[in-house]
Amino acid sequence: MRHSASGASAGTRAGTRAGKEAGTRAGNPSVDQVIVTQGLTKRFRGGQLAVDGLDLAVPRGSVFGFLGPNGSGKTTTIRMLMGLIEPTSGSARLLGSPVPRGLRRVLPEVGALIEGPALYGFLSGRDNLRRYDAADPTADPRTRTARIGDALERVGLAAAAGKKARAYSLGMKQRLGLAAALLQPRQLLVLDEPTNGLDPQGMREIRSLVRELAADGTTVFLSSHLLDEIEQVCTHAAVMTRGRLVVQGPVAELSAGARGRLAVTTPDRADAVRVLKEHGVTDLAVAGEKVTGELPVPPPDLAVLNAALVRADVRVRAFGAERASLEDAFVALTGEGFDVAQ
Ligand SMILES: Nc1ncnc2c1ncn2[C@@H]1O[C@H](COP(=O)(O)OP(=O)(O)OP(=O)(O)O)[C@@H](O)[C@H]1O
Repeated sequence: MRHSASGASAGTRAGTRAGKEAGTRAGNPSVDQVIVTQGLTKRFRGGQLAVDGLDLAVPRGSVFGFLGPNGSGKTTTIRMLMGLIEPTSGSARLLGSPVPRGLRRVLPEVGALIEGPALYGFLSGRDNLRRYDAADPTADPRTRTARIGDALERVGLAAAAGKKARAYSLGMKQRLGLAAALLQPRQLLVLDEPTNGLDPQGMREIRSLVRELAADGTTVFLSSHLLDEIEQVCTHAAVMTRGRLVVQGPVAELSAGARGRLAVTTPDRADAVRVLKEHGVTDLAVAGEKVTGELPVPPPDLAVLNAALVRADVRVRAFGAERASLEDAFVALTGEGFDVAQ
């Protein structure tokens, strides 16, 4: 099911009182964590435990990647955060307000794109945005045209704004959904798999848009099953597997937690393996002229290791530690490969 909840539509139900409060900033800017969950759990009626005791903390100002293979519970978590489904147990706060009770107050500050935008194909991109904005009781109709123009500009759809949405590519639809989430200034953007189904160019465009929004001070929470996407754009990440949180923190720290592999290129493979073994390198593998292995903890001084190879008459063509990726961290933490099946 395709379902969207920009601040406009998700906030619609919440509307009346928030409408009266238009002009006041609902979210509390003093909170350091824009999303906090404690023991958040969802068991579906069929018995499926989709989210299991989730403790999440999303710092203000971060680009936070919510990472996990398909089916790991990301969408279910996001739907609970936006008040679209009820948790079975546990609690959550969005911009300092309890979910779902306090959502009415803070949803105008939250832009969301969940499972692709709900668009009318027979309306133009611009008219779809008009419809979204008109449904938002906190939106000022006097500034509507200007705000819609800005949002279209921002996502690169100004030139295509008059085209019917059904003629849009998937990437354009996704960008129009983002424009809908950007019709008002937001403290927080929640994007569920924003690059799903996009070609590499479309993915790059969304990533650079996310970076721009973050540079303007918006906290961005985005889910993805693509590790390298998270590494490229996120400052922080949380990793989910089978409904459970495996780890969360700054991306640089998560990757650093996994050890990189040492790689030596040499025609003298046997001698290289012997010397590396003597220096505590384990899990040695030889492929062509490349010898790789796991560095011990704490890692030795690489200059000393290189000198030892040279002393043993190993002719070194290339030498270096390969940087650990978030994928290495994931595999090290879960003992599983990362399933990237669509
Ligand atoms: N309405 C529902 N009723 C029963 N089970 C559900 C429902 N929605 C999701 N699930 C199950 O809960 C688990 C988590 O699904 P969820 O959609 O949250 O994962 P996800 O990480 O977002 O994956 P995807 O990227 O594929 O959407 C899956 O096993 C899914 O089949």
